[in-house]
Amino acid sequence: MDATDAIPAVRLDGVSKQFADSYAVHDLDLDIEAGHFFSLLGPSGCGKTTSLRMIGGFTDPTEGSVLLAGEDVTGLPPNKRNVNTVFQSYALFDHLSIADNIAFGLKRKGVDRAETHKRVAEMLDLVQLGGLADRMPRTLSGGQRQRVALARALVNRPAVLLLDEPLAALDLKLRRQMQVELKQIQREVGITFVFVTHDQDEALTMSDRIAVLNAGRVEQCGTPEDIYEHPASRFVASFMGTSNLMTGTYRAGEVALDQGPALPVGRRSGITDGTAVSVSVRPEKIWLSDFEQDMPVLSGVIRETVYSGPTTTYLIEIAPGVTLSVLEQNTARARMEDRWSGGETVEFGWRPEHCLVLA
Ligand SMILES: Nc1ncnc2c1ncn2[C@@H]1O[C@H](COP(=O)(O)OP(=O)(O)OP(=O)(O)O)[C@@H](O)[C@H]1O
Repeated sequence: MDATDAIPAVRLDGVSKQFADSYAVHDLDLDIEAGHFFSLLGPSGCGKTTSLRMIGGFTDPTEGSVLLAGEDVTGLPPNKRNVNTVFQSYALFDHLSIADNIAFGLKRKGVDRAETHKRVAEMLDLVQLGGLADRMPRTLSGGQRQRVALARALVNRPAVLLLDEPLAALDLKLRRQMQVELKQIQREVGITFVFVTHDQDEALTMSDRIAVLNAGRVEQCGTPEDIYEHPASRFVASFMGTSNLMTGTYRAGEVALDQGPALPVGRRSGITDGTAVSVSVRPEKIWLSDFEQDMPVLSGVIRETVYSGPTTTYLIEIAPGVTLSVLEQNTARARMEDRWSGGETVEFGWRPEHCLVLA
């Protein structure tokens, strides 16, 4: 069997969930490959949690089927599915030690003492809590509690682990650290992770594939690079970070903005002259100096300079009321006095192929 006809770990086949008169999830088709770190990404209310709950069996779909490893599990309760869930709230047992929290599921299944002991020790190692087996949950930090919750979910060796915004309660620094660790753990155990988040950076950093949801539907499904570099819709382009999204008319390798100059975008096959388009160029793809030969160069006026440590963001007005956000690494103008300030006229350019043009 080649990869294209391997049985997906999770398949949602025409799945919908209707609450009263509205759909939380609408006609969702999704295949999640075994062993992948897969993220469901989208703004609040787009249906991420509902989708996850339908995979876990906590919510039944109103239409469609849920398949795990090719088997239709629609209607089966959570404990009859080879799936485990980690919630944001950790939900540890406060009266049990860390080791007993992790062992809980194994004991219920009747796994013998020696095997339980061995598997709990393995899990403690995996999540780097080896020395804390006998501690009580209330004595742990947020990050450590989250690791216990993860160990407790993984010790049963589920085929699929569902994670609902598990890092949301952590502060930014710990969150970044846990993102890297969680991805390492996923690789090590090789279990399929389905991860819910509204944080674009988090999804880009951790995932093998991402499904971007909007109002209960999949807008785009692909690798982080696909989603960021080649967004399939205005929604995805603007949801995935700052995108300088503008509208205009395409003609012969340029987009004449509705309000503003003509922007060089390169020849586009498949878009005919006179088509109304959305055009976007990411802030980090815009150059402010060292232009390449033949790079078309425009000019504008700096309206704002925002310093944020490693980078500086400039807001450049290119026509009355039309501004572009431009991101520069602070290697380019290392000294503060070399940076542009408000009111200065600057030149900028980009490689036309870095422009996204959506008909
Ligand atoms: N039990 C319910 N009864 C009625 N409506 C619900 C119920 N659960 C979810 N919804 C609605 O379904 C939609 C999708 O909710 P869901 O929780 O799946 O979104 P989400 O993307 O996970 O959002 P968030 O990031 O805010 O958790 C929302 O409009 C929500 O109000």
